[in-house]
Amino acid sequence: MTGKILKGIAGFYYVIAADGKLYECKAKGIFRNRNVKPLVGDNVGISILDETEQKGNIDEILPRKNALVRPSVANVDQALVLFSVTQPDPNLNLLDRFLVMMEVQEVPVNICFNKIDLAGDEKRNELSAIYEKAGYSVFFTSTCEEKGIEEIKDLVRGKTTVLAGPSGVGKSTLTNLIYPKAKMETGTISEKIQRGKHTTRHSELFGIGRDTYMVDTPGFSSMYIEDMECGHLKDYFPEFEACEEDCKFLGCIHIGEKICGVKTAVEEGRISRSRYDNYRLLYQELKDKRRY
Ligand SMILES: Nc1nc2c(ncn2[C@@H]2O[C@H](COP(=O)(O)OP(=O)(O)OP(=O)(O)O)[C@@H](O)[C@H]2O)c(=O)[nH]1
Ligand SMILES: [Zn+2]
Repeated sequence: MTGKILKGIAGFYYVIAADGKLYECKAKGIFRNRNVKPLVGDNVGISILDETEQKGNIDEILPRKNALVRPSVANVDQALVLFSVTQPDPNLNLLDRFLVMMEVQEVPVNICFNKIDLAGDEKRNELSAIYEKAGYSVFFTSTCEEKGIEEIKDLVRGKTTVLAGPSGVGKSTLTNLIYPKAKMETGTISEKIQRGKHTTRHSELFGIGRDTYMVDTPGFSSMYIEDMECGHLKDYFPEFEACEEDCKFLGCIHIGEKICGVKTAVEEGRISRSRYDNYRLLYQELKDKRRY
């Protein structure tokens, strides 16, 4: 039978199988035969060892579309990063960091600002201008007034979406609103896992509809960018590319250079100042890291 790994913990993998049941599986054989470790999100072939106890073994990992490192999940279609317009105020540096991480891993990202009921049009326009200029899709929702929810439903339907965002922005409220069933399924898995008594948070996939999955990202607030050459950072700010032809120097990093298309675009408002400032901060951070 085939299935999908929803969660992995302490050597056990929880696989939702084609029969709709959740099997607690080991992965005997796979490690030794091939040097591949099963990941949450993997589509797998399993054999049932005990039908009533719902225990099985993972025999095979089916070919992957991709495998993310952070969070550690396979077969991801897109990410949805959720912030609130206020309470708490969005930390745009954290958001830009996340966008870089997803650009590096080649995962398309959508941005959603929640709690739009708490802010006026001005805030909304400011945020959408920053990120639409950068080429990202920006959504606005209010879970308490149930605004913008249909758009998010359409966005995630039939896909595996990494949901990320800091604490308190409304991730659980939104997920429960999109698919009230998600909560229930979470309960089932948690009960099974209780026995293992592991407190470390791992990535977990939630089935929230037909072929539709959400991944919760643990540890979002402590996110640091990949160990990359600072000179490569510019490649992960997609809006820079179109302006680079106006840079005088090939390989311009858009910081100290006098004639720079990116800096001109920032002056003229074609690239948002907030994005550019965060680029400089992250650049400096990567540069400092190399000195150790
Ligand atoms: N005004 C307003 N409050 C909201 C909205 N969505 C969520 N909240 C409130 O914000 C608080 C946090 O919501 P959660 O859904 O628990 O946030 P979360 O992102 O899951 O937080 P963590 O579980 O800490 O990661 C709750 O008190 C919600 O009632 C909204 O659209 N508008
Ligand atoms: Zn430049």
